[in-house]
Amino acid sequence: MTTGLGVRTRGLVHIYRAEGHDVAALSGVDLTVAPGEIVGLLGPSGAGKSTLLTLFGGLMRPSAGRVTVGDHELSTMTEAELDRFRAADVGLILQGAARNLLPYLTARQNVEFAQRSARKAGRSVPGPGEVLELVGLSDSVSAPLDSLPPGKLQLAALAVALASRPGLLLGDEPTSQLHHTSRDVVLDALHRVNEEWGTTIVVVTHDPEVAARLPRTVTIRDGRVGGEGRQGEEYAVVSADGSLPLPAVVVEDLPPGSLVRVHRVDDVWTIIPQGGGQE
Ligand SMILES: Nc1ncnc2c1ncn2[C@@H]1O[C@H](COP(=O)(O)OP(=O)(O)OP(=O)(O)O)[C@@H](O)[C@H]1O
Repeated sequence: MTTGLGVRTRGLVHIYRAEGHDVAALSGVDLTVAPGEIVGLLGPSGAGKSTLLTLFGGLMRPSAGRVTVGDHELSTMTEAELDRFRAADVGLILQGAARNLLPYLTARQNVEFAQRSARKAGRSVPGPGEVLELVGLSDSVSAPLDSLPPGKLQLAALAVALASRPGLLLGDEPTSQLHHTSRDVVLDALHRVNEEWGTTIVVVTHDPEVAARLPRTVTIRDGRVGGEGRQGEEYAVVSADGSLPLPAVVVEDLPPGSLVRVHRVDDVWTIIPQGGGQE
């Protein structure tokens, strides 16, 4: 069984240097994903989810802060080390199945092609048949890709991302554009990969039904961790600097600059707006 790779970020900042202006996509993300976890990244459009995923995959370097995957501190690795990391340790599913696949090859040939860089990096890879069976695509290994329905194409994209048997699998909305039945088949496959190979999985999703099937969700808001969900329960997360991002619904009642008292009775902490509560 592959040992899943844990992910840890501290003070992660990413600024895109666009012409004429800079965009701060991430402004201090502190996040830990344990080896073998499945985590969903949620949050509004533009919050920084794809940027975070791209940094986890070693496809960009952060502007500041640290990101560690397993024993690899990505921000200080050389280009050659990053190449080997991307070839063997991490699998990435880009949004839209077609972007992950060579259309003139079969599913099996796509997996074989994807294994070439891991082999070059000196890593042993699983048989393509094993990968395709794990994702549930055994019946379509030799079919032309253009004959496959969208759900199976997405499974082929998943198989390609898993071709090197990576310790970390990253998916940018791997179930979007699928109807419910195919979406559930892809989700089942992700859970199977996690159970059988121990792969750590981080997926971006906008779909509340997908989020409900994930044991842990992390909401990214304005380039930071804005909250976490565990088994359907929502939590605010204390930042490394001691600040606590309040859920959006609370901010409607307590706009920026509001004064609150933080009050403790036994193990219950209460936030009391200025002038409210009992003295
Ligand atoms: N290549 C880029 N150049 C400049 N700005 C960028 C670039 N990519 C993303 N951004 C900006 O960075 C911020 C975060 O973008 P990102 O794509 O990470 O958010 P997201 O949460 O994944 O959004 P979505 O859910 O819409 O995919 C946004 O303001 C976006 O416009």
